[in-house]
Amino acid sequence: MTKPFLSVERLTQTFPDASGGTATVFENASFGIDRGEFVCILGHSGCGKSTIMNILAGLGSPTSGVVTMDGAEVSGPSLDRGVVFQNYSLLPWLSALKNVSFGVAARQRDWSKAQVEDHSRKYLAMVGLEGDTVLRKPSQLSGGMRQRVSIARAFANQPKLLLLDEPFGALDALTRGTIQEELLKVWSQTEQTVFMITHDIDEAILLADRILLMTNGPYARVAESVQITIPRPRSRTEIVEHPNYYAIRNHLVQFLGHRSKALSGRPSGGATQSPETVVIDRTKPAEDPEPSARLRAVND
Ligand SMILES: Nc1ncnc2c1ncn2[C@@H]1O[C@H](COP(=O)(O)OP(=O)(O)OP(=O)(O)O)[C@@H](O)[C@H]1O
Repeated sequence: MTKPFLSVERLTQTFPDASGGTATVFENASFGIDRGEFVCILGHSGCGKSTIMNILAGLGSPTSGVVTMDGAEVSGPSLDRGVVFQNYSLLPWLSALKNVSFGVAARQRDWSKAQVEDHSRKYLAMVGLEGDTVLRKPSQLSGGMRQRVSIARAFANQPKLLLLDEPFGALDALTRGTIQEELLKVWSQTEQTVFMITHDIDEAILLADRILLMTNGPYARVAESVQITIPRPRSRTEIVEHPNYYAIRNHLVQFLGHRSKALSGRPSGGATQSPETVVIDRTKPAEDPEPSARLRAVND
């Protein structure tokens, strides 16, 4: 079987605990992400989402297990993997434009200055930042604008994998909604592979092709991979009208409310922990009886 673009194989993370023993955050976690997919991960606080993201970014090493991207093992930070954090992490002494072009110039060494600037301005414009606004420094921008710059910077670098760690966590609901749609617009124009942590169920349904659901720790598992069977392009106002929307939403709420706890706390016993695929589709007629059963009925 061919490996997916990003392959997480038997990832285990333990940390020393307060009583001198070890705490197992997750054990033998395995999942894959295809090229161009947008995957969100949902789970309660402390289950290990950021730990997984740090490992994917190459900022942390697992206790055991392997991550490969495009066939090569991930073993340290790289420009091939871009990260957007909740707190923007812009360079305060540079303008919005320079914050973007800095990384572009580092990645595209044979481009002229004008090419780098045009490319950077194009990505800033995709998130609604144009004209003189891009010449302002982060301190002269609102929180929403700063996060727009972070998103433009991440996409402009065209990494092979984009990691988003609760990028909208610090924003008010209205700004958050607008930037979610901008993010979708940029993503649809770039076919970027995205892995995103969020605590917001509606945000995950709006953005993702698939949602990975984690059980609570210790011994957390990526228990389910829920396909978002709602066609794109999606918008916040129209998506709620789709017949699958509340069916998927209820499934996620039930998982986070009950099963995330019921399934937690069990050592893997050495088994690979792969998520079960869940497909919820209310647009299809109720399942046909098995063809042989139908034939039998006709022949009787
Ligand atoms: N360096 C560390 N040393 C010891 N324990 C750690 C370390 N980093 C994380 N942990 C523990 O590992 C577990 C998972 O942490 P992690 O930050 O990955 O969770 P999370 O799902 O991202 O939580 P949140 O949603 O609150 O950000 C937690 O119990 C945390 O206390």
